Amino acid sequence: KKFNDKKKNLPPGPPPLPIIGNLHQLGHLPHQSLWKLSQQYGPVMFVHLGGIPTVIVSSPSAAREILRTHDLNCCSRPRLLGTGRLSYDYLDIAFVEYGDYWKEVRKISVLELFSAKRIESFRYVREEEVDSMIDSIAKSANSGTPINMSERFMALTADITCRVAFGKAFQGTKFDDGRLMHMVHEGLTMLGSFSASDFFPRFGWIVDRLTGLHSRMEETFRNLDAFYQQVIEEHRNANKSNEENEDIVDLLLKMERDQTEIATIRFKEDNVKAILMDIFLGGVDTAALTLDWTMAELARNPKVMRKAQEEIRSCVGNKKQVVEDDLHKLKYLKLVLKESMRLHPPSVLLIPRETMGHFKLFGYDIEPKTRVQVNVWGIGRDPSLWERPEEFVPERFEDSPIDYKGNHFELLTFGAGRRGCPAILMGMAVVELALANVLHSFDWELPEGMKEGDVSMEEGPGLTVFKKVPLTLMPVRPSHETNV
Ligand code: HEM
Repeated sequence: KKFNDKKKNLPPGPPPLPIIGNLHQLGHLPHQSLWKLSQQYGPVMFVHLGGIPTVIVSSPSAAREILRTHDLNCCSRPRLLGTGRLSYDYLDIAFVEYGDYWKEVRKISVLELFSAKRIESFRYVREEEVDSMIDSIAKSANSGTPINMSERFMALTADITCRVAFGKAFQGTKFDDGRLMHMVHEGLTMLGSFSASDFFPRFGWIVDRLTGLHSRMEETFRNLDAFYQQVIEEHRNANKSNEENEDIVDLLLKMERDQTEIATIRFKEDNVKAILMDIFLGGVDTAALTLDWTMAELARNPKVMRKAQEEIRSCVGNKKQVVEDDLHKLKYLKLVLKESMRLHPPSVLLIPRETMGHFKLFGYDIEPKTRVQVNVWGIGRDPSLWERPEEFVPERFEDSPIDYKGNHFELLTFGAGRRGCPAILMGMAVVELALANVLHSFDWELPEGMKEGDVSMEEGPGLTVFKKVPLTLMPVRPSHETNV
């Protein structure tokens, strides 16, 4: 068989079973199982996921080889059942393979959609939405009702993303809160689910039909498609002339109207929808999960929470809200977020990559069309890199140059290299502002009868890793406040 070719020096890995390879060893949280296996087989490990040869990388130096030295060889994406459907047959940015189309849409996205200028132009949206979240939390504080933080953060990032991308909040449309949230969640579960067709290219589709995965995926797709269709039609009918309030749909529709060609592909409605899908699935969940995990860690570590609050309150003083201009002063808050993203990167294995040519990695042969996954979660918890890795200690980043922008392979929350996240600024703008305000306006207590150690940190499965047990906390107006 090709993969057992004796002349090739393949990386070590657990022995595969016939047909399924190592799939039985993945468990329901593959990043955790793979991390355990890599303790035994090393930071460059070869596994067979069904019929797919896959290299799992789990050290900073190996990640640097993949994402920097050999980035050009490793920056394609595999074609998968979920990604194909949700990207309108690869018309998006995140899931399309490497090539001229990806290069062009990526360039446009960096220059137009996620540019510093555009992010700045949506500052008022972030400030308004965070304000309105704080107002609604204040109502719960007054009535003494605990809050489901996981839901609250999802609603916030969904609202902001909708206004930025679609020009309005989705409340009041026929896609109300709950339904939309369910759609995003389903979309990501589908992307994260290991479908048989992806591992058994010839016959797997039969299994997916039998298990119902195929029809679930179709339903998710149809729901999201109907949503984008409605948004697009509303924009066409609105006939806006003023460029000031231009949202992302306006911009994409302009490309369609101008009959823009991207690498010989005429930009059409499906291209618009595919990019909206990326923004939606890429932006809503990741930022919400980062907030959710951070608050959970703070609830378990009240000293850290207090230190962050003291910093914010002393910098911002008696102002009612923290605004974006205040954020650069909040040094400790930034350390808290780094520490949170070390332990809880939402995208635990990055988005799978696929190699395009042969190359050597630490002396091992890596063949073309090999899938590559970087275990960012494992790297963040490696005891040889981090002292007491399971503990939440933001101070470890004090005086450390390590950040998450793709130059430090110990902290790869946003990936790195050509395929790294193009929207780091956009994601962090929301996360920092929301966290600062939530900590500024309220003290946070655990629900009656719960202790710090009772906060569940259990993970749920998917392309992005969410808290299995939603976080519930009690907001309390800080005692120095009189304007309740
Ligand atoms: C805290 C927030 C976020 C985190 C942690 C995050 C993380 C990631 C990660 C890990 C990747 C894959 C990188 C790789 O394969 O090397 C990625 C790619 C991507 N992200 Fe983000 N992201 C965030 C926010 C956003 C937002 C707000 C958007 C859009 C509005 C976005 C759009 C994308 C796109 C389009 C890609 C695909 C890039 C490509 O394949 O060329 N992300 N992100």
